[in-house]
Amino acid sequence: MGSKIIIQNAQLAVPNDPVIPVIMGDGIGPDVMQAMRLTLDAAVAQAFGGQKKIEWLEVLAGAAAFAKTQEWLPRETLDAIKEHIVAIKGPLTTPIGGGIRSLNVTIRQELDLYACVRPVRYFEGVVSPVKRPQDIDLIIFRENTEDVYSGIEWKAGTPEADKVIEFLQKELHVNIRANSGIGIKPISAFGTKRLVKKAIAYAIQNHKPSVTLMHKGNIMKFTEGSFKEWGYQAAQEYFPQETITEQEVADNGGKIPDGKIVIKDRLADSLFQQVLLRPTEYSVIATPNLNGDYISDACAAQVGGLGLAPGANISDHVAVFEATHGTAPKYADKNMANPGSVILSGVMLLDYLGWQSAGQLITDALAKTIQQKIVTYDLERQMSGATKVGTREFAEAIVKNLAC
Ligand SMILES: NC(=O)C1=CN([C@@H]2O[C@H](COP(=O)(O)OP(=O)(O)OC[C@H]3O[C@@H](n4cnc5c(N)ncnc54)[C@H](OP(=O)(O)O)[C@@H]3O)[C@@H](O)[C@H]2O)C=CC1
Ligand SMILES: O=C(O)CCC(=O)C(=O)O
Ligand SMILES: [Mg+2]
Repeated sequence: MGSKIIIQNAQLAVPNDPVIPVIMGDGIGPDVMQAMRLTLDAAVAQAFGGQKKIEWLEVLAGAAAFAKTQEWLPRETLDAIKEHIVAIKGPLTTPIGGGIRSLNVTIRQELDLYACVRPVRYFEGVVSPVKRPQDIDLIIFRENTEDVYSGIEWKAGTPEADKVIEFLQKELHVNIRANSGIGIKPISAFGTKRLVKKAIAYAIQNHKPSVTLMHKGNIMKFTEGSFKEWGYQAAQEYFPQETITEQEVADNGGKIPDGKIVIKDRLADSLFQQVLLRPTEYSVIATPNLNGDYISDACAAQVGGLGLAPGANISDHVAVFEATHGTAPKYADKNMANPGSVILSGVMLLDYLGWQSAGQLITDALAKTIQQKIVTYDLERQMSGATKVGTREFAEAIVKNLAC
């Protein structure tokens, strides 16, 4: 049963019993998604005294879909997500070097989920490879539909690759070695500006001090370099009153006018070391697709690993929540993986519905469970004196702590 979320006056109108499509996923997906559902159901029931309830609608993708329908990503799954507006998914396997294209990327592209939003925060008690993990409070806005990630590529030696090489040689006098694989890196003004607009809007709404444009524009001048230019233009066009550039701050004797958000940019390689050495200088990061993929796993490591790394893929309304990590195949069906990432993705989903009180209950209970040193294998192996529990038992411990 359940009722549909609808859009009214450009806002989500959320019933008390929204239907939320859920893809259980491959590998560790089913284990962590069951744990997520258990936790969200308990928190929603507690926060709203039984007045609200999520009605989960299982939809198929990946191996489960193929086994049943001979399709990896059935059209009905995409239609169900579009129709119900908010969904959550487990990770899906992508073969390397051939085979099907990434289903995860296909979902983002098909639904135009243009912003991949990945917050990185520290939970006290988690052992981290850095000295002051508590200084890290970042949120990555990764462009989610373009870049080399868009999957426009041809294998070396195919007629298509040879044709592109020949075209480039003949028409543009560019030499590429024979027998090269070819990939295309499209980055547009449209894609960049809507992403940066969302990142700055988030910074304004959440009182964040800065938005950093992360790019490799010294080398890839007309893709990542243009990302930087268009990013600054987006700030100027959409938020001229609310933002100031780092250069303007310098010209202003280093003073930041009250409430203004500083827009700055950093080369991608440099930013990887800056977030390690001076994390307090960074807050919201906006970046093209591939940089965003890399920096989100690297930042997750700084706060203890991929077990506590949530995320969301968001368009103007439709949103699909998912963890940053993948299917971790060696832990599939072992009740071992940390469900923390997808549970925190569920917290993002609850916030998106406007059910923040339920989300806050979960965040507090998760923090408490870690402080009690009840953790899954990934955190336990780094902590001393911790109790190692399975995926399901970790979720049960969180649920127990909801009540306290
Ligand atoms: N959005 C998606 O659906 C994504 C899908 N993928 C896909 O997933 C598959 C596997 O990719 P892979 O490179 O192994 O990356 P994964 O993120 O799946 O796993 C890499 C390692 O990270 C650690 N890890 C990941 N998730 C958890 C968790 N929940 N709890 C504890 N530790 C965790 C494990 O480390 P350790 O071994 O040290 O314990 C694991 O071996 C590939 O097919 C890839 O394409 C990848 C990323 C995103
Ligand atoms: O689609 C995949 O298999 C990998 C995607 C990924 O690593 C990511 O989106 O972070
Ligand atoms: Mg990734």
